[in-house]
Amino acid sequence: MKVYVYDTLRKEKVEFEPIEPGSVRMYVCGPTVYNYIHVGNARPMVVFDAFRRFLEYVGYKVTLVQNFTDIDDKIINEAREWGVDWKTVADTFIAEYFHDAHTLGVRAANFHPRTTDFVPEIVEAIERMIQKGFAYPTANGDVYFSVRKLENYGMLSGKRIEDLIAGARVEVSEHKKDPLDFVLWKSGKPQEPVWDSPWCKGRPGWHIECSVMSQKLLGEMFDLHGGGEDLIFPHHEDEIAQSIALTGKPPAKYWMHNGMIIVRGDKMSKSVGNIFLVREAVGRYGKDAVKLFLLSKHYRSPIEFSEEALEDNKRAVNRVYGALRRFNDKYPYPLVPKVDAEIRDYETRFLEALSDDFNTPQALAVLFEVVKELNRSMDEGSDERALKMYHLIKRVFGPILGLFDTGYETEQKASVESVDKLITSLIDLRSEFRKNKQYDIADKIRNALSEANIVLIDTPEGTKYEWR
Ligand SMILES: Nc1ncnc2c1ncn2[C@@H]1O[C@H](COP(=O)(O)OP(=O)(O)OP(=O)(O)O)[C@@H](O)[C@H]1O
Ligand SMILES: [Zn+2]
Repeated sequence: MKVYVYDTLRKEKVEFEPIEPGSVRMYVCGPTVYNYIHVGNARPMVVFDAFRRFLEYVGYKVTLVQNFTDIDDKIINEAREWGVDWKTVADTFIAEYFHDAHTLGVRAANFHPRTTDFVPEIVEAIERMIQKGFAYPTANGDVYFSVRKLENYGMLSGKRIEDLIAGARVEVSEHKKDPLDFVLWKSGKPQEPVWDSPWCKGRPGWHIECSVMSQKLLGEMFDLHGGGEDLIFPHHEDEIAQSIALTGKPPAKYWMHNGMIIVRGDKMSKSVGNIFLVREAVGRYGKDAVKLFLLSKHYRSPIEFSEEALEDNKRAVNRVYGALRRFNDKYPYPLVPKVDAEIRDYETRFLEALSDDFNTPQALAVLFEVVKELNRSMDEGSDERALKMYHLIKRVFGPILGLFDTGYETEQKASVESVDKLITSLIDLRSEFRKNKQYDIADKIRNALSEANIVLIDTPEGTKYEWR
């Protein structure tokens, strides 16, 4: 199956052909660990986890690296506020990251390198850049990358050097030669954590860590570099600059960037302070609703965050859970169906959507069609077809997107039948109250059901109910 992705570097949809046939090496920029992760941070986690699962499904051996930026001004400031050292802050939020990733059902990467584990390698890379004339130390021991030494700086973001100069403020306090230059090594201030280097005691700048860790773990050129589109400039642009300086080529063959989670016009961000934590979202709406919220729009589009949107996705998830539970109530250990043309056809449509620049909304439309068919088959008593539909949802589509693997069994302990009985007896009670003209109590029952997303419809044949 041919896979196409939109490559941010080439600015077009291209066929995805890994450097080494059959295997994919990918690197995704991870969080700076000074707080719990928010729903914005969850987007690249969920999207690239699903893309990795999809690549594995179509036959690739995938190696995924996702870093932790464990040293940074924000971590140092946080540590100072709490009166602890930087490592306590970093370790705390790395542990909390894994907690959240686990509750979301995002698989761990093959490697989760931390910046501070690679300081000697970073120092060595900076030394090489200085030797090659791409970087220079300043009097106070900082080291900068010389942007103008590169012919194609701006190739990823499409920014031109002239425009950058016009937009750049000359930062007088810094010792760099050119306002465009970015820092590779920062001298430490008193009380800051520092590492030895030939220039001064200090710490790495942000961009160099990803260049070094990706190269050490995946090689000089790997297949796919991912992250949020907020990282295109300057982070990924500078990663490309550093790689060209070190190896003569960009680090990755393809670049994929997810769009932003937006809150009232701003990017959801710790620094803006408009965040909604992953654990809060998962606690209130469940992991599948959060993932569906992130996957039901194309990964490159922005998504406006709202709790109503999570609520809507929770309802969609409940439709799937209801169908799966209904099937499991009848067949607790479902068998493997015979693969036939119908199964193959649904699977092809699903995979074709994902092969076309990972079009998850289109793939999910196929999934929801199959959910409808599962219910229809059960209504019609067609057990064999129901098994096929169940199989597609639970064992093919779900695992490819990282959805519906667990949770629906315990989500609602009662079976569909027992819930139906409960609702029907409440409806009967309400009718009795109405007969006795006790309308206030009757309305209380209606409202209570409505709060549970159950709508009552009074008809000449009696009262019916519907899940909203
Ligand atoms: N609102 C968002 N929508 C989508 N992706 C995001 C959003 N915010 C961050 N990301 C992505 O999350 C990953 C980790 O981000 P990082 O820790 O650098 O923090 P950040 O959330 O951007 O920082 P801050 O919240 O302080 O602005 C990156 O791939 C980044 O692109
Ligand atoms: Zn990075």
